[in-house]
Amino acid sequence: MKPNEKLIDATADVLGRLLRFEYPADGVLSAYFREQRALQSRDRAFIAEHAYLVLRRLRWLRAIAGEHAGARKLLIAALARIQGLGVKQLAPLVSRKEAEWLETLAQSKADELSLGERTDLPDWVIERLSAQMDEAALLSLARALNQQAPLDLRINLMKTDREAVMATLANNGLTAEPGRYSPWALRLNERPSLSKNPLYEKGIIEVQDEGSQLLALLLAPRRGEMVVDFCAGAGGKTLAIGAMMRSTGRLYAFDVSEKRLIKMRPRVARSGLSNVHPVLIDSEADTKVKRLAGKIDRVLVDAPCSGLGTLRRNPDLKWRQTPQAVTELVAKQRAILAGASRLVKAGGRLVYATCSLLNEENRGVVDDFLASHPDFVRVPVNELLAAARIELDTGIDLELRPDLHGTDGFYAAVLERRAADGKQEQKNEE
Ligand SMILES: C[S@@+](CC[C@H](N)C(=O)[O-])C[C@H]1O[C@@H](n2cnc3c(N)ncnc32)[C@H](O)[C@@H]1O
Repeated sequence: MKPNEKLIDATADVLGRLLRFEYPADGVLSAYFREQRALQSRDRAFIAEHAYLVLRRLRWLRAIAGEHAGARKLLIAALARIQGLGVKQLAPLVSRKEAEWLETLAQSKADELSLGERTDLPDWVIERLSAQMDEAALLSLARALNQQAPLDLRINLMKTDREAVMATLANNGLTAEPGRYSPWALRLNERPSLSKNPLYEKGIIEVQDEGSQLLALLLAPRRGEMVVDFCAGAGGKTLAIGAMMRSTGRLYAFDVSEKRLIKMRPRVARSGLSNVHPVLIDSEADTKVKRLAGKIDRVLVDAPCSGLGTLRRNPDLKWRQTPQAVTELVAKQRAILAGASRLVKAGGRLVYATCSLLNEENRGVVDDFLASHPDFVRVPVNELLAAARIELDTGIDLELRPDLHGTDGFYAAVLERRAADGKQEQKNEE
């Protein structure tokens, strides 16, 4: 879609609000669109796409446009230098002064830019990622994090199968490919709004990144079991777990946020699941948690985290997160994992997961937990995936990256509580 003056003004306006970084970008955009009801859906798509483009490439844009360039200048620079709009195309949309300024934009050369400017990441993130990977891997990861995420669906196998959904989508003019790893995943080749689509309204499809689906697969819940989704939020993973249990057994969905648990309700209703029991807890030490100690077959801890693996969807996070916040998150993650582990019965499974890329939130938390909980052992994720015939090997833990796997960045470790006789449970995956 070609920009016009009105769209540039509107995008610059909302970008000005986003660049204050006071609230999450998706909330700011939704509030803006609620205010501006006259905007057509194509206009909204343009505004969202271009505001996010500037958020993704902010550090590089500031390097070429000047540290103090405001929202409008950053947007015009993005249109010219990232989208490749020529001076002729932009001239009717910008003032003469702005057109002259565009001509003077620094012709930056890659080797003159810092790693932070090339990757569009803050220094503190680069410092941490550089300790985990070489520069080529970091550049490849950063490039992928700066792309728009694809639209992945999870098919509710309680209601239908993947081929039937592909056929229905095709009848609606939408093409999709089966996911690379998850047996329930479809990746759409377009990004339509699905909220009014009958497949969505009937709970046949849910929007869920393929990486997120794999976390439910690693938990591998079975029919009739007692399962806890400890940080269930609005139920993204709960729904996948409940379907794997074929709506049998008991699936407790714990969270400290009532707002998120309330959002889960219509999703559960659409899905047709009758085994989900949302439970509001005040913390991981809540008495409702204590009452279930040692009784649960499988526990998923999808811990609150920095979210740096989801920068494709939430590019503002990289500018809003801080090293101090990560330190606080790590303390919380440790406490939640230790609290949740008490639920697991002998021989039961505990999966710790995040959508962070930082070792300190991932294997750091798990290694510390194992060091102080000798009754738990790590189960190699690559062996579990091979047994489930999923062609994916990231080693002993799951470590997904957008550049390598096409998913958001996810981490998961699978732990098992030693059986009462001290042996590890016989692995008998479905
Ligand atoms: C990564 S999100 C979960 C996303 C969710 N599992 C999904 O798939 O949509 C982390 C969740 O942990 C919750 N949380 C934070 N502290 C918690 C605690 N102490 N006990 C349980 N949940 C907690 C947050 O409210 C948030 O919903």
